[in-house]
Amino acid sequence: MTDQESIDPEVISADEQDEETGTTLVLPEHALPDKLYLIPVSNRPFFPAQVQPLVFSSEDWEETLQRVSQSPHKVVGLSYVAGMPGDGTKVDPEDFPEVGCTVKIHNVVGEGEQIQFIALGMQRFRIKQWLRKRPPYLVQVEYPDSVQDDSDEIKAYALALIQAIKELIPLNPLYSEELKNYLNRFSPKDPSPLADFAAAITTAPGQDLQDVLETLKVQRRMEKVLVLIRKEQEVARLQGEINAEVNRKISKHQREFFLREQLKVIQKELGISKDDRTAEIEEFESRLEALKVPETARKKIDDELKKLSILEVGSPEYAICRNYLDWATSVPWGRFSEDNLDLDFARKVLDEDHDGLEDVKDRIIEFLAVGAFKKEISGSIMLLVGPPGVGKTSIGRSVAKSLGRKFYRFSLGGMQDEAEIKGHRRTYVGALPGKLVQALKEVDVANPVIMLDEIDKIGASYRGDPASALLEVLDPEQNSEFLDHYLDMRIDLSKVLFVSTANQLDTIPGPLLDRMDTIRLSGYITEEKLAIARNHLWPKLLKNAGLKKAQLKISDATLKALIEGYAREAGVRHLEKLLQKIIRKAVVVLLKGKQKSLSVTIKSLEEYLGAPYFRQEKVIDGVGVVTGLAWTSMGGATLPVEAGLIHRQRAGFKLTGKLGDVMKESAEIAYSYVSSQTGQFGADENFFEKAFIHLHVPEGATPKDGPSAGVTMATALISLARGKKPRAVAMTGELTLTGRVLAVGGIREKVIAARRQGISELVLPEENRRDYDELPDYIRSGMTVHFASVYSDAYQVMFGKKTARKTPKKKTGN
Ligand SMILES: Nc1ncnc2c1ncn2[C@@H]1O[C@H](COP(=O)(O)OP(=O)(O)OP(=O)(O)O)[C@@H](O)[C@H]1O
Repeated sequence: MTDQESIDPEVISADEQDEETGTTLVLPEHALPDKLYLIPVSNRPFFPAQVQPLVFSSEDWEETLQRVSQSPHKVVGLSYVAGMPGDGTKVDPEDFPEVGCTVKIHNVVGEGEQIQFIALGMQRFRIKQWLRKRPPYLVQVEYPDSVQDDSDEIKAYALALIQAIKELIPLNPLYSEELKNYLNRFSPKDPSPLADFAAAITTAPGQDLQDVLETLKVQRRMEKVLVLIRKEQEVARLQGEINAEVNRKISKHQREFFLREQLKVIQKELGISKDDRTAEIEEFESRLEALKVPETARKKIDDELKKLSILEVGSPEYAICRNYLDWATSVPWGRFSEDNLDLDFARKVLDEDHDGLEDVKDRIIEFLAVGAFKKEISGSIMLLVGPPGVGKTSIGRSVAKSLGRKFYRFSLGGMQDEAEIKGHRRTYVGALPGKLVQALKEVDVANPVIMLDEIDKIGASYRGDPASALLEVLDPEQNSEFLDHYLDMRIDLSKVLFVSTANQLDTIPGPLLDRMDTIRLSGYITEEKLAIARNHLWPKLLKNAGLKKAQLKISDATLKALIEGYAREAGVRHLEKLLQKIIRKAVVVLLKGKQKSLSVTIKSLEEYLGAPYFRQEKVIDGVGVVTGLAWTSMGGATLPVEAGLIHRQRAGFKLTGKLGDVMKESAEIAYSYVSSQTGQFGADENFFEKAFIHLHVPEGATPKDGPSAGVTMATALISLARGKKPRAVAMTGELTLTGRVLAVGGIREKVIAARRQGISELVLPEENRRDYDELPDYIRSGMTVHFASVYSDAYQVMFGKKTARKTPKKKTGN
């Protein structure tokens, strides 16, 4: 049977005609049509007594709705098709339920791809026959009546339903007050629309609702709806409980929030101090106003400020966030002190603060001159190397003073953790930024002088290698982007002037050493120490003790005796301590009040300091004893070497004195060389064939390694073989097996050490002649120096009559 065949020609009129099927829909006024256009809906069925706006796709349903809205009755059938595929245009008629709901459509509005209207539920229909099985779907329908007894039972059901709906209203705002009024439309006497309305307001599943729609017996329908309403009440109750719980939690926070806000307002009104958080945020913001923070860092700070404003004040996160902000806003972003690049002033400062050290001062002035020329001190890094107490730190301070820069010093000695330089990541408990950020915070300018002390004692461990972190700090290419792990920000260190100090160069990692300009401070001779003590240490210490110059006097001769007897080390720190000790003891005497002033004399030195550590002695002499010269991180030192004959039964050689490997080797070389050449040096040719020799290097305090004692040891052995005392000359030089004398390091320190010991004649390698010639006059003056290129040159000096080259004695000014 085709659609065409199914049409009843009786009901067709000319003005209401379905174009395709030719069916005309004629209706008496207010009556429902017996032929209906159908639209399938997928969410839930529509009920009579329901009023609701509906939206459909224009493309699919515009034609159907147009036809309906042009008809006089404006009625369309809505059928609930569960699990409808797509937009409903391809639903199989078999899938349409028998029963649906007619709705009258009002206010049809087409907007873009959608068409909407208000649907007013009218009555159930039942499909009798399909007239067209594709959109616009057309069916012939009938309108089944609800079956209803006029019993009290039905009334009771109706009242129960009204009651249930009323109970639902306060449980869920969805069922608003309006519904209550709406309920008044229904009377218990006409319970069918009431049951439909009740079903329509539930959120029951579509199938359950369709079941209600299809139930024509009103009492049965009401039973089913009551069950649905009860379920709805249960859901609403549960929902209410959840809401209450959520509200309880929120309101606690809100309560605190409001109270805090109120407190703020009250405090502001009364001019009382602000709460911590506000005060802190304001403090950070005011710091930021005075800084030029780079954009990326600023963004990070702003994010943290936002976080701080919402975190709970007592929480650990708050403390972490506040600490972070404290550090981040304490970095002196873009704040610089102005450099004073006046070289005359710099020289004046250096001269005022330090005696001697002329070459060091010259180097520093050269360094500053480059900066003055460029109008910017940056790029190179100074490394001051020298024994303890020679004034490395105080030179660094003077550089800062002369430039008008802030000074910060920290020691790298023993540092093993990279985090000390670069900071700990913020995830660590108690994390802190690295030393460099700490330094910048302390000095509050981005261009201080930072002194990296004891760079030669930097360590390494499983916690990372601080030396490699330092490389990043000291590399001018990288240090404008230095990354501190704690702040997680890039910081510009390129304007910082780094000055490092070390006692020795050997232990400084090569790449680090490469980046620095080395300036040597080699230790002081007695005259220099005397000047330093007289002009700097003594006045400073007197002042610290609150004494006047006239109250405690010390003569130059006493100072000299003090230096020679008690303070022979390269630097002046020990000397300073001794002077301090003298002043302390003198203060006790002065306080007793018997004397108004005191003079420290050579004689009273022992009272103040005990017996001298050193007696004035020349070179230790004797057969087989020779004075060598050593150079260590503590400065230069004299190093006696002794050779002794144990017995003459067989040849043998024994070494003692805690010697390093290199020194042991040079002893062996000296032994081999001398024993093979004995005849040449005026000794019995066969002396070493039956001689058990013991070579010893005393002076336990001096670390002994390096090749420079070769010539000294050879001389000791020859002296022993010849049974002749060598001359009182100190010597240094590496010896080869063939008797060549090679250059050694630390000439300056060694010469100074010899002078301190009162030795004025030396043998040095010819290859070191230039080093000696470059020494300042005051170190060379009065010294007699012989240069040896082969051992026999040295031999001539020690045992023969070699003519000496004597540096004319000059007045040193001290
Ligand atoms: N040439 C000098 N003129 C004046 N005072 C000096 C001179 N050299 C050192 N001093 C004084 O000696 C003391 C020790 O010096 P400083 O601390 O600078 O030594 P240092 O070389 O840094 O030692 P360390 O390697 O142990 O750190 C300071 O009081 C310093 O002022």
